Amino acid sequence: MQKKVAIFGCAGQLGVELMREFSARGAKVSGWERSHVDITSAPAVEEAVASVDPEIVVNAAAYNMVDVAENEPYAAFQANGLAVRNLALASRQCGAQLVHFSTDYVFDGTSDRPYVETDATHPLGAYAVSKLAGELYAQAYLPNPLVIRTSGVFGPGGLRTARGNFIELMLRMAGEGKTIRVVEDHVASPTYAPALAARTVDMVEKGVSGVIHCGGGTPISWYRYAELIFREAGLTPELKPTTEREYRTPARRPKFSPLSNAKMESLGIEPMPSLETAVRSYLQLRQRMLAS
Ligand SMILES: NC(=O)C1=CN([C@@H]2O[C@H](COP(=O)(O)OP(=O)(O)OC[C@H]3O[C@@H](n4cnc5c(N)ncnc54)[C@H](OP(=O)(O)O)[C@@H]3O)[C@@H](O)[C@H]2O)C=CC1
Ligand SMILES: Cc1cn([C@H]2C[C@H](O)[C@@H](COP(=O)(O)OP(=O)(O)O[C@H]3O[C@@H](C)C(=O)[C@@H](O)[C@H]3O)O2)c(=O)[nH]c1=O
Repeated sequence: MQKKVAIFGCAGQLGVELMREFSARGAKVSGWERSHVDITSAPAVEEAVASVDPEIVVNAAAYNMVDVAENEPYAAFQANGLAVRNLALASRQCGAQLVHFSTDYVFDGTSDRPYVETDATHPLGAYAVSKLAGELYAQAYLPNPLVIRTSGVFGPGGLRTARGNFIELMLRMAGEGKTIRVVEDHVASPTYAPALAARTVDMVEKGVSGVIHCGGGTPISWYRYAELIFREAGLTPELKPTTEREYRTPARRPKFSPLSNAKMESLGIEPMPSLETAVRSYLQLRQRMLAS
């Protein structure tokens, strides 16, 4: 790929993989982390985009604290909603395609099958509303944005981010020797960041636009997922199933939010790896990173 690509949020789990993947495919990549460009600043975004004049603008930045967002909905809306407007307007000025990431949490979880792109959205909390607003802003100002909805992202970059990911959370709790209680009545499709980044670049290369689902492809309850993580990590902490009634959180979350990747696959994009393969690969990379 010969294109110029501008990536915001380049230090996040997905951001680091997108930097690597676009570069590996020959793109001329510029990336900014939050300390360089805060996407809530319209002038900073405009200046950064103009300095590169890219064909592709990628937004990997987000406010991802689902529970904290219930106490600070404005902060979530600024970063996930209004900031996407900044990126869309800057993309429009230079005729770039905007690639933006959204979430399975735009759905309410009442479906009895994995969600497809045409299903009605119904977010259940401040984070989810802010992410849906971001989708709408991208679509409001641009003719052909690519909006990729994903779910439960985990990538080795999570070792170095403030938020981390579910695997790091589980490994840390296991290290503390506590009983770990995880909900068995919430089902999602955890997604491996390197695989998502590769599919994203595939879609950009094919000129795909619109809303596309790219989840991990394996619907699984968080409890079963925790079991899988510990099995693959060779750990045996005390892990007990619980339910949303017992495990109370400030934010409501969808009970069933796996994403169907059928549309993506129908476009000729390679299916996602199995969750087991992805977790194994994550743990191997993690080991190497910790050893280096
Ligand atoms: N993580 C997940 O489970 C899921 C993620 N997604 C979506 O996927 C995308 C990538 O997420 P992921 O890589 O996992 O997230 P991470 O939390 O790993 O990374 C997000 C990055 O965005 C940065 N950031 C936050 N606010 C701003 C801002 N105002 N300006 C610039 N940068 C900012 C963060 O910086 P800092 O660390 O300094 O705050 C961080 O580096 C996001 O759109 C997210 O909503 C969708 C579903 C699930
Ligand atoms: C830490 C923990 C979580 N859980 C539950 C809460 C939740 O339903 C599920 C996952 O926990 P997390 O803290 O990773 O959940 P959460 O922050 O809701 O993860 C979400 O992040 C945002 C950014 C998204 O967009 C979503 O796709 C989703 O992956 O497991 C337990 O039951 N026990 C626990 O000890």
